[in-house]
Amino acid sequence: AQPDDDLRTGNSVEALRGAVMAKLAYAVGKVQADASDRDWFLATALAVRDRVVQGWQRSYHTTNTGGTKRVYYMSLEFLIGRLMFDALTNLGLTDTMREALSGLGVDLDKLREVEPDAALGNGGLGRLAACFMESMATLAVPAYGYGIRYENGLFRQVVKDGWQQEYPENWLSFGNPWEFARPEIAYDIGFGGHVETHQVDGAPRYEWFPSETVEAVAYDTPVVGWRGHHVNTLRLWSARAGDPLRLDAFNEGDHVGAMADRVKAEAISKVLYPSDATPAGQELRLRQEYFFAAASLQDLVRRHLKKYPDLSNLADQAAIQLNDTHPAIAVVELMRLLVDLHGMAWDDAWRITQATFGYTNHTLLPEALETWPVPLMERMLPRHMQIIYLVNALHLDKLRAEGHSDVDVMRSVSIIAEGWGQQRVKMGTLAFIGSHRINGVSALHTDLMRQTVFRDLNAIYPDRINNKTNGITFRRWLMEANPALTAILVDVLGKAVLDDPSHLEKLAQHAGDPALQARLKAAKRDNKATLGGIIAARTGIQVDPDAMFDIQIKRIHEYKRQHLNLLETIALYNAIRAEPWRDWAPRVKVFAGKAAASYHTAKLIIKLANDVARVVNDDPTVRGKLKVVFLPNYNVSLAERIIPAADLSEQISTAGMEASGTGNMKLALNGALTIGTLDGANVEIKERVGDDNIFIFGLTAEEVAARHRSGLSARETIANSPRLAEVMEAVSSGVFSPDDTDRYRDFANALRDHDHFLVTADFDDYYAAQRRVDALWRDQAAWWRASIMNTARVGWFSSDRTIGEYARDIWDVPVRAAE
Ligand SMILES: CCc1ccc([C@H](C)CC(=O)N[C@@H]2O[C@H](CO)[C@@H](O)[C@H](O)[C@H]2O)cc1
Repeated sequence: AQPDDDLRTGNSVEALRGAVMAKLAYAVGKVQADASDRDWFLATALAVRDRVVQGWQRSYHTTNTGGTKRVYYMSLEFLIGRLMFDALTNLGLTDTMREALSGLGVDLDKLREVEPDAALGNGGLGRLAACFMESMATLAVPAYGYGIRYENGLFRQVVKDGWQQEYPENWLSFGNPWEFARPEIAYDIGFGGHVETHQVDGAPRYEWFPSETVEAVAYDTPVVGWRGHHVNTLRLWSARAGDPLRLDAFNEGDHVGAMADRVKAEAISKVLYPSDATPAGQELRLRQEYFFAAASLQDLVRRHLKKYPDLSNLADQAAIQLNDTHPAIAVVELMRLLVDLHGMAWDDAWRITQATFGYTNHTLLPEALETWPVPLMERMLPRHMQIIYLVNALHLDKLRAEGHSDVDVMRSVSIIAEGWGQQRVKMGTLAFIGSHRINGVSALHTDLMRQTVFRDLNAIYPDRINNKTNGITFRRWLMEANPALTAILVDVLGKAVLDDPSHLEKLAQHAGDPALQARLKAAKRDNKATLGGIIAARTGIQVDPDAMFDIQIKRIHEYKRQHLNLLETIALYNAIRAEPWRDWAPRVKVFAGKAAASYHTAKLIIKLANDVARVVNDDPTVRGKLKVVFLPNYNVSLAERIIPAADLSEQISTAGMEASGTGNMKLALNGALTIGTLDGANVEIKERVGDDNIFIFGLTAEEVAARHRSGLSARETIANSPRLAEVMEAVSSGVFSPDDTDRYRDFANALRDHDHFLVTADFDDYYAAQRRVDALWRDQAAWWRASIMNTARVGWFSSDRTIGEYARDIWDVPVRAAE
């Protein structure tokens, strides 16, 4: 045991204070008098890191000594956010560090704001990967996360005159105290070139001669689990040119040429693609996908061969999870390594590959399913294209041999798609065929996967698709984001609730307790006042913390229907103006979210939100009754501020289009009531919180599918709804855009003529549901009973539960039981 006053590992106030001082002097190189908040942040982070490293090395030894199977989570996105409070909370050092620093005149909560967000993701998929990493560490699942160390994360959003503008997010500009560079862990990644075939004792052997090589260099970030039991590794790859400076070109004076390779190579890890539903389809994106897949596989094969003589038992020692299709080329790369480099027989290699991979699908949106042109794949990865052709041929042959002949079925289950004038590789089909388990991320989504995108494959392989409903880590999204609520829960339910969220259930019996309701209401009001301060600072808009905070925070996308929320807001605005004397439930509508840089309609929706906000917030007749706010630059840290302050959670996607949602879980856990459609995990949230504690409206997924089959003109719907008609007319005639009255004309007409996301179809039901919300809000005792029932009933949506299911059903690895 380490003495508690040890500078490196001691956890006493004195030890931590000494450690920070030592880091400030010797690691940051600053004297106290000159130290800036950034210096104190760095010193504090480095002191905390020492305590993390201790657990990391302990975990490394336990993992390495046992023959334990490892999980490899491959994701092109990890939306981590900040790590200081995550490390402090998981090590149980937050209060001690706060005291240690206050003794030095430093405010820990002020330092919190200095840390940049590691925004290495777009939205749900990336954040889920981060929650999963923390839960795998908490459950002591020996795991590596593999991804790309983008120099620029998701762009910084600036809203100028109501329009989104994108600015680079260079999160590394002041260094990153949480990562360890691993220059010794570097792999050559090939691109292009040609394949030569040799006959070796009668069997063809294939050798790939890439025309370009890029180096992948590792950077490791420790991932601490709850109570510091176990620490895993997130290994992110950075691209480096094999030869950074072509001296020959340089000496000939072609200075730019001399650096061309370097620029081309480093472009791979320069920036995250900012699209979260439409493939960029660009060559650089495929280079990113192959770069990290190949580096990760070389790394895990090297680790395996350090322990075992060959790769025949790889599937017993490694479970690789594909976070959507973005890493799916890894299936082909493993085949290449096993067959071409390690001389394994094809069938053995294929059996091991399937047994090793699992694939998670996160979207059914046709435009989001990745397909790559065969000519591009052939040029960039010639050997892989050969392997894909052979995998597909053997796959189809096997099916024909089993009696499958229907041409439509064979076409849908083929990895290669014809049409669009060129052949394309369907990455979803490749991932499905190359994996032993395929999962969706909510019960409804998984059912729809079986009925739509993977219908024919599911019919042929009925036991492969399984459901794993998403989850969230309660450390970040409750304990760190909402310490006030957490303290009340511990007080009412005991500390055990921190180790095992199923204890939350016991809260239900206190749902009607006025004293508890009052404590929770006061805590929520404080959180709302804090958010009010942030809103005022960033937008100049003053909001009333006693009003209902109605929150829609997520990426801007037509299927998430922020525009439906805005149309309802306008209808409410009209209604209040028509009858200002009625006792309207005061509301603050908060919107936040980024639009993909090239997604015009989504950017127009952001403008509409700001245009509506300007008109509503300047209108004295609705003052104190309705405010609209668009908060810029939504990210993980802002979410941690907004979610504890929410009363109403908007989950209003077109049914069948939101695979799961995870914001819905975070908001319900923090006591917000959900208004939503029967989509994604909303369905399971309803099942657990109970019909009285949630507001459901709208078409079901089946009804949406029926509407899509029967045509999408909305003119009749609008004609039958005077309220909607008035709103549509106001928007398209420029009531909210006097500076450009035509700004929304096309947008409104598109809704009238082709309402693909059924905004008009769900409008009246949504409006009615919002009035039901008003009615409950007026009865605060009933509101808070429902709020308490939400917190009480969503323990199941912990990502510890989700990871437990992956470990049991897909990865076949043990997990550490909750205390
Ligand atoms: C190739 C472009 C691209 C990039 C990202 C994606 C992601 C799959 C989009 C995404 O983030 N999906 C979200 O994943 C969450 C975690 O499972 C779900 O909760 C959300 O419902 C789903 O939209 C699709 C296409």
